[in-house]
Amino acid sequence: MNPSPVLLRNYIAGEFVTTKTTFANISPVDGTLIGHVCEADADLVDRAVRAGKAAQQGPWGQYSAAQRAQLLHKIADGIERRFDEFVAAEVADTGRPVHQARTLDIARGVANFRTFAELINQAGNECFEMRAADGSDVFSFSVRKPHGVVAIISPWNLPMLLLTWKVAPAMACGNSVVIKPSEDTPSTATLLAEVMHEAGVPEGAFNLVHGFGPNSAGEYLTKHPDIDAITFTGESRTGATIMKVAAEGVRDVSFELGGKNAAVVFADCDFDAAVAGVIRSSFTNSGQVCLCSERVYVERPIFDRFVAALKQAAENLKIGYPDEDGVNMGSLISHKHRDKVMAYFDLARDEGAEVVTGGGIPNFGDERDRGAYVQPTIWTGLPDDARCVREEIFGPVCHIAPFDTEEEVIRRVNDSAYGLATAVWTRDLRRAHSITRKFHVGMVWVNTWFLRDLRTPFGGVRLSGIGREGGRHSLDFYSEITTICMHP
Ligand SMILES: NC(=O)c1ccc[n+]([C@@H]2O[C@H](COP(=O)([O-])OP(=O)(O)OC[C@H]3O[C@@H](n4cnc5c(N)ncnc54)[C@H](O)[C@@H]3O)[C@@H](O)[C@H]2O)c1
Ligand SMILES: O=C/C=C/C=C(\O)C(=O)O
Repeated sequence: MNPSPVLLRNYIAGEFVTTKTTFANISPVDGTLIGHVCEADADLVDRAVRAGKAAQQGPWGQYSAAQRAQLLHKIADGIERRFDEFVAAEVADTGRPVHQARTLDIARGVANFRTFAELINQAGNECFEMRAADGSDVFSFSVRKPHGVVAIISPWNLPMLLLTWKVAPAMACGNSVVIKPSEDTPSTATLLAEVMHEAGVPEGAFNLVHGFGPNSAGEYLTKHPDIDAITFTGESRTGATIMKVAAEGVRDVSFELGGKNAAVVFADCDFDAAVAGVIRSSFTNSGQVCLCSERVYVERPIFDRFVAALKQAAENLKIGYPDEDGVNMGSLISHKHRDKVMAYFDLARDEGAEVVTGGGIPNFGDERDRGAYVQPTIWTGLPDDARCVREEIFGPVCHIAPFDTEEEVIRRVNDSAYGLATAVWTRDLRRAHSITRKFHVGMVWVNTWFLRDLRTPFGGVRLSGIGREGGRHSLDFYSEITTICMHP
């Protein structure tokens, strides 16, 4: 049972703003009311964007890169000071294990701010020298400037991680931001606004509006003519909708979208490590990670043994309350999302899948039966053109199939409308070098998964996204660059 319901407010021009229209925030663990959220209407979104624009002409627009770096570290300090509150808020909204919220979600929130504080402080700009036709030595150099006001729209699956992955570099580059978190996970974004306020972020530099997508705050924000760039993380079809809106005014976009990622397990792999790795890559966060492996291909000589081991490991996963000792998996984000996942469980049977394990809803015999839990599920026996092998499900489920040759598995992995991430399990270094570049994806892990160096480019191809963020790639997206040519 959650403590007394809280009211989550918007944050605009340095002030917390309530609204008459609110929506409920419901716990996915037991269906109880967590609180109410103030929904921003078009006028309030307009106020937020105007506050961001005004901030560019105010003190925030005068901050040096070093001052912005210092402020980002102060924000990271503020999150660390309230770390347990952020963990509790993320867990309340999502039902995830406390351990995950501590070691992944909130920890990455701090790391994102610290990473981009360092990067903006160290980032140099290009400078070239040439001899002009008149014999003069000419210098051409570039300078970075902010776009202005950046709209940041984030999803519910890793709320704090993904929101701060965008807020940190956007502010590091001097932009004002207007953030619109998912309606399913409003709590840590609101806490972040409190930390921004406590850190003394100049008014209008950071603004928060709560609401939904279509005909609500998300759409009002992306359609606003004073939004200079849009960074969005979410479903591919939402990205396509936002892209059409961004075309008005030719605004820059950075999209991190859906995936139908593959894990490829060769017979020469470290078997136990590969089993543990595929359990992680298929069931972390109840499979609600864009990088999760919903397709698993195993070299035929070890296929039967691997299926048996993966089945056993999946059935050993502890599903339960977020704060239970040793819990590995929590609930899905909502009943609505669980209905979507369960519809795929039914579809898989219709498409002829063999259910190796799972495929249903766990029966706890307590209030968790009012939550949004599903069983970790493994299928086999489906053809590559089955919808369950081609469409993103975004739940704790994978389909496992045998393969015989490298050429075959590369072709099958690439036979997808998506292209986000692949995980490869092999001890053969030659093979690792030769095949990894042949996958048409943004990210390949070898003998690991979701291990992140925040300086590297991150993003997807095809329906999985547009652009790369991470390291200087984020600085490039969140900056406008002017090249200046100096003739003596
Ligand atoms: N590639 C990545 O890095 C990455 C990371 C996380 C999640 N995702 C993807 O996100 C999806 C799950 O997240 P979700 O269900 O929140 O996605 P979603 O697209 O339903 O919503 C994402 C955000 O967009 C907003 N939104 C929805 N419609 C909008 C519109 N028309 N205009 C403006 N805003 C709108 C929502 O309110 C929410 O804040 C999955 O497909 C997953 O693969 C991708
Ligand atoms: O659900 C998708 C996870 C995306 C992760 C990142 O964007 C990251 O690790 O920076």
